[in-house]
Amino acid sequence: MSDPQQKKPIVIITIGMAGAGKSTFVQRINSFLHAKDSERPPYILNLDPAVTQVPFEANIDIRDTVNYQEVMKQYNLGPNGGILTALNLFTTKFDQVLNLVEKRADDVDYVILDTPGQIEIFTWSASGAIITDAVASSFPTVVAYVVDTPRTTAPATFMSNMLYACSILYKTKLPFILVFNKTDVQPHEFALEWMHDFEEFQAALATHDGARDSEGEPTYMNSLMNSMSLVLDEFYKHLKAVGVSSMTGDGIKEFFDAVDASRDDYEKDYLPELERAREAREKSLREAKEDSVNRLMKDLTVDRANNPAAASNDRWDPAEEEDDDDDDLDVNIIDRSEDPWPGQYMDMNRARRPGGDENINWPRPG
Ligand SMILES: Nc1nc2c(ncn2[C@@H]2O[C@H](COP(=O)(O)OP(=O)(O)OP(=O)(O)O)[C@@H](O)[C@H]2O)c(=O)[nH]1
Repeated sequence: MSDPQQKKPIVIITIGMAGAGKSTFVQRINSFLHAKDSERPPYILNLDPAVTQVPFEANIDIRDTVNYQEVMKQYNLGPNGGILTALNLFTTKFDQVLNLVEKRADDVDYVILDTPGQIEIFTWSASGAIITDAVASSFPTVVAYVVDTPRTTAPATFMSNMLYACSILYKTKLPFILVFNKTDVQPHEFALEWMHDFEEFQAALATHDGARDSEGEPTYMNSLMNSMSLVLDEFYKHLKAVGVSSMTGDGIKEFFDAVDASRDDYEKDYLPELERAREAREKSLREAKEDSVNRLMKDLTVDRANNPAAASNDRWDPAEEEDDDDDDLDVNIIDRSEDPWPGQYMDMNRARRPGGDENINWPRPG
């Protein structure tokens, strides 16, 4: 095991369907870690711009940087578009977030990310992928997929939820922990049985409503789910599953055992893969850049040959550069753990486009 990596905190990205209990879970693991070692509390990032109340004190809160309601108003967006755009804006500053986390790396063992309630906004957006990649290439990272156990007892719902989890696993390619939450209401043993023995799942499926049509034949859906259960059997081998109650704290220790075991998985399986992917990405970016520079130079040569007079106006003027307003948003991410102050929002006026609509000052696509 490599020592420098071992010392790094492990990042837990909490993902789950709306209402699965992500925020309650984050609060529970937060209080567990505080109780375990009050000298080394976790470092918490809230990435949900629309949440009105969080039951924990986040060290970095997206709401301090981006006012989601203003984003909706200024861009004329609905709630989901607003959350997505707010996350996009925040992602442009994610290097600052990483710097802050790096600075605290010696003092914390766990970094926890709470993600937006609308799961797809994080799992299927470019910003979600950028944040996940950025975090995972800097720190050992694990995905905690929170499942609402009482709402997953029907075989069809269970399968849908597992397929979703599967898609996230294959998208992030990170160590993955299925967290069956709310075990105080519904124990999760049925889920473990279905995962370990697909015949058990198929038996449950066969006795479920709608398993057979009016002629007593298995329905199309039933046959499909039967086949899918075989596919998922392979997927289950790649993940850990724990049952927890974020209400009572049951199972939280087992969750951390799974997190600690995931550190080894990350180093053995995921880190080399991530590095390979990063190298490939950098190579293709380099090639694309070289290609566009070459094409630009070719265009310029043709342009100047056609219009030599215009070329003399096309010179860099350092004076102009000084007068130019900096387009870059000068926004600082706030680390509340160091110096709490009352929130700061992105000053979008700095990004006003020349000649743009005076009432709409924010950067817009195109
Ligand atoms: N009984 C029980 N209820 C829970 C548990 N965890 C969460 N809840 C409840 O489930 C509901 C949703 O919890 P949240 O933590 O807000 O869920 P969330 O996934 O963050 O929801 P979004 O904000 O929509 O993302 C709340 O009413 C919680 O009190 C649990 O372990 N047991």
